[in-house]
Amino acid sequence: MNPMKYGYLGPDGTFTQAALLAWEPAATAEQVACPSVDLALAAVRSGELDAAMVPIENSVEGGVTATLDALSVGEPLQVIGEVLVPITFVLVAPEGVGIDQVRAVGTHPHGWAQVRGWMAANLPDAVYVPTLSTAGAAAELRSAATTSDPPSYDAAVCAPVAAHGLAVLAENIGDRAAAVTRFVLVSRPGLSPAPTGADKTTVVLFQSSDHPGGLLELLEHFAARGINMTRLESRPTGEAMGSYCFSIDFEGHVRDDRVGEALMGLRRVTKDVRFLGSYPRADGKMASVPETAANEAFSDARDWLDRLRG
Ligand SMILES: O=C(O)C(=O)C[C@]1(C(=O)O)C=C[C@@H](O)C=C1
Repeated sequence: MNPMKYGYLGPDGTFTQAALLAWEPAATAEQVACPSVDLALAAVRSGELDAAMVPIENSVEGGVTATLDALSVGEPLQVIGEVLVPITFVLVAPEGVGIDQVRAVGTHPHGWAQVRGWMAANLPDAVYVPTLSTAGAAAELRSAATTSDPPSYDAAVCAPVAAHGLAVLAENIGDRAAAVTRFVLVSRPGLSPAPTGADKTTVVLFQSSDHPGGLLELLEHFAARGINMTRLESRPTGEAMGSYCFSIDFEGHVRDDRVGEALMGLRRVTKDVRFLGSYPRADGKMASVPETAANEAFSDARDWLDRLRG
């Protein structure tokens, strides 16, 4: 049997690869480096890959918009798991380049956002050059001596594992020591992993009209069923100025009664609910469910209604 094919934002040494390496079922899979999140997700949609690990949220910089937007439109995809990776950064340069010679620094935009304070304090005049990944920025520096097209920066910000073959000019340069990025494993739609009691569900809500209290009306469906949200972001749909959708993660599984009831309510009052999956939480934290929103409370109420209806 052919091994499963799992994609990740490459090259070797990215934080996304670290996330895939931490995902146990991927140990026996073929792991394929992809040049961007968009291309990784396109390869899942076309069937070239079985699944892809992609960054979705960072504790310092917030949502990874490339991922949120690619999941919100196009052929549906499903999140089947999540991984949390602690983030630490080093500043690297080819041997012989001192920190006082650094004029420009290359890294991924989410990497740069997490070292901005350190850069302002230590290299205030350095120009920032965006790259497709942190490890890609370091790889370009490694090949700089042997290529006719060297990068336009002389140092890179990357994970310590991506520093090989380069000199480390500074360690632990992240502005927040406890920075964490959350990654999700995405596949084509299928069955959700079984409920564990410590699950999350991800949806994208498209409003049917823009009116006062519109967002509040959507959120009431979570509040009324005792559902705790863990992330809420509005993203432009791209259709017109002011047209937004809401990308939401909340505690619970589509098989939990309170979640099913909330999804049915949202389905009635929105233009579209894009269900992006229910999956076990990486931190194993059990959902906080008020007694009145437990499965038993819903089945009691259903039995009562059945009796009333005879
Ligand atoms: O460039 C990488 O190493 C990535 O895996 C991407 C990414 C991101 O998109 O947020 C992942 C984690 C870090 O927070 C910075 C960059």
